[in-house]
Amino acid sequence: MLLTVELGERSYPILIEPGCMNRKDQWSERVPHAEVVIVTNETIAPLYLDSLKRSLERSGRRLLSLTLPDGESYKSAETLGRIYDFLLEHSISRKAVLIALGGGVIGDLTGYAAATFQRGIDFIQVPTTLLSQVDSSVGGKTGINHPLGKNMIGAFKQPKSVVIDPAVLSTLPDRELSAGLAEVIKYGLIHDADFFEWLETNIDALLAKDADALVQAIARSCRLKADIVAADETEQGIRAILNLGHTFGHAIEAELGYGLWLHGEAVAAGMVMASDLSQRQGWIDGEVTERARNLLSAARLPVAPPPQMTPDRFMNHMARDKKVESGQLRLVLLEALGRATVTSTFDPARLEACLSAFCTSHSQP
Ligand SMILES: NC(=O)c1ccc[n+]([C@@H]2O[C@H](COP(=O)([O-])OP(=O)(O)OC[C@H]3O[C@@H](n4cnc5c(N)ncnc54)[C@H](O)[C@@H]3O)[C@@H](O)[C@H]2O)c1
Ligand SMILES: O=C(O)C(=O)C[C@@H](O)[C@H](O)[C@H](O)COP(=O)(O)O
Ligand SMILES: [Zn+2]
Repeated sequence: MLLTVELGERSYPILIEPGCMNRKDQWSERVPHAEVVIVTNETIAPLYLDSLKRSLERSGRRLLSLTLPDGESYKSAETLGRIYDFLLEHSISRKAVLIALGGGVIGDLTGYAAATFQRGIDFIQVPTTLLSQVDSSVGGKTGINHPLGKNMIGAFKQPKSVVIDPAVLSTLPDRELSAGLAEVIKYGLIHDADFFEWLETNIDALLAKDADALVQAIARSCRLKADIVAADETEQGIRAILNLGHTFGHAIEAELGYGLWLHGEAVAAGMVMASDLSQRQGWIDGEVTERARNLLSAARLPVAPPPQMTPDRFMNHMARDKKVESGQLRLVLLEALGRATVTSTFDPARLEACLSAFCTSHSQP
C-alpha cells in the first residue's frame, strides 16, 4: 500500500508492506544516492541492519552505518554530536542520504541531524516500532530532548520517504507495542470516531500482533496523520490536535527522567487527563472519558500519572509547553469523541481540580 503526504514539492510516499525493507527493487528507485549512512541502535542493529544493508548494496555506492546506544535518555545533544562526528570523520557530503532504522528516538535524532548537517541533507525513515510506524516517521517533526523539556530543540524536516515494514513488529516487546497503541488510539479520539470504535472491537487482535489488524491500524493512522500534516505542516493551527495528552505526558516524562515511563505510556495517562478536563468543562459526556479510559486500559496502558507527580510539578513543566502563547497555557481538549480543539478557554480552577484528582489516583505501567 502506498500513501502520500501531500506537501507540494516536498511531497513524499509512505510505503506500508510486510517484507518491503528487504526488497532490493523497492530501494533502487527510492535511493539514487551514492553515499548512504544508516543510523540505528544497539538493539535493532543485530536484528535488521545486515539485511537492510544487503538490500541497499549497489556497485559504486558508499554504504556506512552508525550504531548508537538505545534509550530515550540518548535523544540528547550528546548523541546528536556523535552523529555529526561520524559524518565528519567519514567525510560524508551533502549529497548523502541518512536512513533512520529504528523507533522514534532514532527517527527524531537522525531527522534532526539531517536537517542541520551541512544545512540540510536528505533522510529516509524506516520505522521499526508501532509508535514510529503510526506517528513519528510521518510529518517531519525532528529533534532532541532538553533536561527541562521534551523535544525542546528541533526542526521541521520532511523525510524523502517512509518505508514501513510491519513484519519487523514480530520482535517488538509487548510494552512497546502498547506504547504505540496509545498514539493509534489518539487518532480515534481527536479525528475519527469510527476508527475509535474499530479499535474497541480489534484491540485484542492488535495486542496479539494479528498481521491484518496491524496493517489496517498503521495505514489508517498514517492516512490521518498525513492529512493533518498536509493541512498544517508547521503546526500553526490544526496540527496541534496531534498533541492530545502530550502537555500532561511530556510533564511526566521530563519529571521522571526520560525513559522511565515510555512516551506512549505518558501520553495515555495524559489523554485521560485531557478527557477528564474536557468533561469538567461540560464539553463531553462522562461516557467519552470512560470509553477512552477503558480502551487505553485494554491496551495495557496507564490511565493516571505516577505517584511522583503533584499538581505543582505538572504546572512547572506545563508552563514551558511549546503551545504556550503570551504566557497562556493552551491545551488540546475534546469537544466530542473524534473531535479535538486547541484552546486556552478552559477554567483554571477546573484544571487545578483535574490535576488534584489525578495526583491522588496513581498508575504504573
Ligand atoms: N517526531 C514525531 O512526530 C514523534 C511522534 C511521536 C513520538 N515521537 C518520539 O518518539 C520517541 C518514542 O519512540 P518509540 O516509542 O519508537 O521508542 P524508541 O525509539 O525508544 O523504541 C522503543 C524500543 O524498542 C526497540 N525496538 C525498536 N524497534 C524494534 C523491533 N522491531 N524489535 C525489537 N525492538 C525494537 C528500541 O531499540 C527501543 O528499545 C519519543 O522520543 C517521542 O518523543 C516523535
Ligand atoms: O506530529 C505531531 O505534530 C505530533 O504532535 C505528534 C506527537 O505524537 C509527537 O509526540 C510529537 O513529537 C510531539 O511534538 P511536540 O511538538 O509536542 O514536542
Ligand atoms: Zn506523541
